[in-house]
Amino acid sequence: MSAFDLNFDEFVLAASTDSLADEPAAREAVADAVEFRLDLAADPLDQLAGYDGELPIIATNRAAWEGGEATDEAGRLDTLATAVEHDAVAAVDLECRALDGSVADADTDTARDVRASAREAGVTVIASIHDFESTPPVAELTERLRLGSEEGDIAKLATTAHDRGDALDLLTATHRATAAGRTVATMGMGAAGQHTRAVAPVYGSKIGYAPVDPADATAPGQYPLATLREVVDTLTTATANNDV
Ligand SMILES: O=C1C[C@@](O)(C(=O)O)C[C@@H](O)[C@@H]1O
Repeated sequence: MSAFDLNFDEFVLAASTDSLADEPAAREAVADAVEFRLDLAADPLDQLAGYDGELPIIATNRAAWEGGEATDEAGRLDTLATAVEHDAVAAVDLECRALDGSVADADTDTARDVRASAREAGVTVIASIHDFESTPPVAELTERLRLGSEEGDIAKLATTAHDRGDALDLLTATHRATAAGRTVATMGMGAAGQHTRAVAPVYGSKIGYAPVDPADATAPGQYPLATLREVVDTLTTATANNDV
């Protein structure tokens, strides 16, 4: 067992950042992990090589075709392959559509190789799914979480919520997937989805993302790190105490 292990049976609060120099501030705001956005970072592999922080790292190198900044598909996967060798990297984010081959811009064989290397190194694989337009109906959300669970150890689903009905649908899908024994992480993007970031953990969502500095949010509607920590801890403890 490494000092950098993450236990996704419990909720993990990740501080999203493009700079590992943010680690002390993330730790102070009581994050459990740093989500290092390699696609947004300057010299990401040098930063990783020089990392002397205490928090485990979730390595994300988001493809441009999935809303990120990484435009060179082969290069971004190579970088991820190097990242998963690093001791501090406890989890790697791979787009579900890269793994299942459903998008032409992805290099599916290489993405699967990265997944295999990650597993060999004991690194958890997060299969992520983003919808920057909408929140589909519950049945579709549930199906996406099922597919994500087939591709990764954790299925992560971020959708854009336009109203409270969308938020409720996302929470319902989270509840159903968790009840079916899947490990999932869900969050609604945008103003109407914001509260799901606080509430989804009550329904089983295992990862929350928040910026160290609110000015550097990596998605619309993220709460500041310390706020999300406090709200999630309060809500999940209250629910557990009421034994529901
Ligand atoms: O996929 C996700 C979730 C996210 O998009 C969010 O909505 O908080 C933030 C990203 O940094 C992360 O990689």
